[in-house]
Amino acid sequence: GVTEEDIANDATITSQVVTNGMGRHLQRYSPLKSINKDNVKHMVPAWSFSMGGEKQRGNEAQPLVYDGVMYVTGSYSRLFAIDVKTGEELWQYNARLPEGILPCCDVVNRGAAIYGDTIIFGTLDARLVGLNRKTGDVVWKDKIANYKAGYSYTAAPLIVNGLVITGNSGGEFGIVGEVQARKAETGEVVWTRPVIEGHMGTLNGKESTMTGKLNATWPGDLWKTGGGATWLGGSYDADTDTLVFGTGNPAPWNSWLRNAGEPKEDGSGDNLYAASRVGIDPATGEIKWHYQTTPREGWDFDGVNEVIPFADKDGNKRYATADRNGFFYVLDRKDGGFVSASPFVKNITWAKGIDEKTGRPIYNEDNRPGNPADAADGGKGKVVFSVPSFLGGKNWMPMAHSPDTGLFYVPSNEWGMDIWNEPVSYKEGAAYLGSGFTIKPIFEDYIGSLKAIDPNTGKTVWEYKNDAPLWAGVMSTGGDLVFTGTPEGYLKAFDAKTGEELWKFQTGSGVVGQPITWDQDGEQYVAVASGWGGAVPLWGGEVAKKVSYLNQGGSVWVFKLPTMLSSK
Ligand SMILES: O=C(O)c1cc(C(=O)O)c2c(n1)C(=O)C(=O)c1cc(C(=O)O)[nH]c1-2
Ligand SMILES: [Ca+2]
Repeated sequence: GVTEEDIANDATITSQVVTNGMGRHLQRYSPLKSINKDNVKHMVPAWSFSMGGEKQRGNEAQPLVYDGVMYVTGSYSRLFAIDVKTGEELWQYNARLPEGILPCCDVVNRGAAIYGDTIIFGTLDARLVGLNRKTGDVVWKDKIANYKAGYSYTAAPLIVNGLVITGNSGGEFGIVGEVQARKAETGEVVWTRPVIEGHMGTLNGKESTMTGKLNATWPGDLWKTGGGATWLGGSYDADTDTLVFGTGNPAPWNSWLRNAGEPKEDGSGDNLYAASRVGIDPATGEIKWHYQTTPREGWDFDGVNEVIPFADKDGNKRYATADRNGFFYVLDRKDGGFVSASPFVKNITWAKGIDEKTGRPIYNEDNRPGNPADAADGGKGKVVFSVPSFLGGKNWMPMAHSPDTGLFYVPSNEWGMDIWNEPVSYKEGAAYLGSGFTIKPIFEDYIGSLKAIDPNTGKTVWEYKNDAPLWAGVMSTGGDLVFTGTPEGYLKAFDAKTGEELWKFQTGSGVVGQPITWDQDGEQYVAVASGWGGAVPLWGGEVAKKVSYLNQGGSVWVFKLPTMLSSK
């Protein structure tokens, strides 16, 4: 079975992929180079696997590969075990989902985690299931939270010291963001850590310290339904023994209801720890540090984006994270302290920049959607046009880091939105936004933009523009390659140094999955899930219309070099 060693060294053991992120630092870098910039043009499919038609929408999964088996999740909370040599199905697990689940943004699942002989994944009804990896039989099941109150689950779990660590989804329903740790073998809860000020966690069944000071940054009772879903899962920095989770939008979206509309000297409208990154002690669940990317959040800029440990050009231990709000941040791994930030998308309207001393945004106050209370009829507040759109300069799709080039490869989108606020009150299990919006392109020729960013300068070294919004994960390799997918159906390979497109393959549906690579019997393989969906077709407005011609469908594609070229 999969050991702690396997998990800790996943980034360097090239014969398997046993963690989300190809290593818990989520660098998504493989040192493999048999497939490289000179020969990638010859890469061909080895096999393809269909996930079926009826029960298939967006497929954002990252496959795992272990002991001759590929494990990949499909939409509607299914898990497939596939013979990695032949592409034949070994077993499949189909979670029977109840009526009335409330996922905000398509029926997606981003992948599983393996520990020992147990493979664990989360289902849309906010549950976790552990299966025997060889048979698919259920070993344990547990509930993360109540789906009827708007909780759901879409991320890949993380394994640290035998614990399975998970977040939650439901920020659009006024849930409370939380991180939970369970014994991976049994599912027994060890600790829980809510991430909104005022809430208590638990440690070994007992109440544990309150998260922050009650009511310090929230008015009245709003902290009780404050959002901040930890919906993308987290990374693990082994050097500092820290779990790093991002937290989503504060709820409701309407910032005036959270005391966040106007600047407050005492920070009382910051709404901690929503739209933040938090560093957590994996043994106890205590929050060690936080950095809030968007205090006084008012545009749905969830702060969930992956936080990647890396070393800068002087060897300093840093984190990098590209936020939905359009800024690329470098933080200190000691304490999450602010180091630098620079915009990675063009024409950002809501902030002029990030203050170099405080790390706080320098807001353009007049680009905040207006207070409905000021509207003549008490209805809709002032409409503003904001960039990025609420779907973000970057959404969930993970970037990659290459220690060879030192660059980060960021799947970004250049778009804006009309956004306004409306009155709203909390009702359990109902959408809790108090905002309306229409997403619009800002450039004629593209929305998607894959950018190579130098974390030492914040500068974009190269850019690849794509018509439709990019929604797939990125991977980099020792073969000087960067891989990502497009909604138009292609898996593409680029030169990591120049951005030149070197190879593409049409998978038959939009690619919003996360590529992986591994070495099998001396040959390098590349795999990606295909299947158009996610938030864009649901919430993209004009942009959704623009891409409505795209075909749905779910499959996994596996590629390699033709045998003649790949034999060593
Ligand atoms: O606040 C939340 O709990 C939450 C959850 C999710 C999710 O679980 O997929 C998304 C979002 N928010 C969100 O704001 C968003 O734009 C989004 C896009 C997607 C996707 O998979 O395409 N999920 C989510
Ligand atoms: Ca959200």
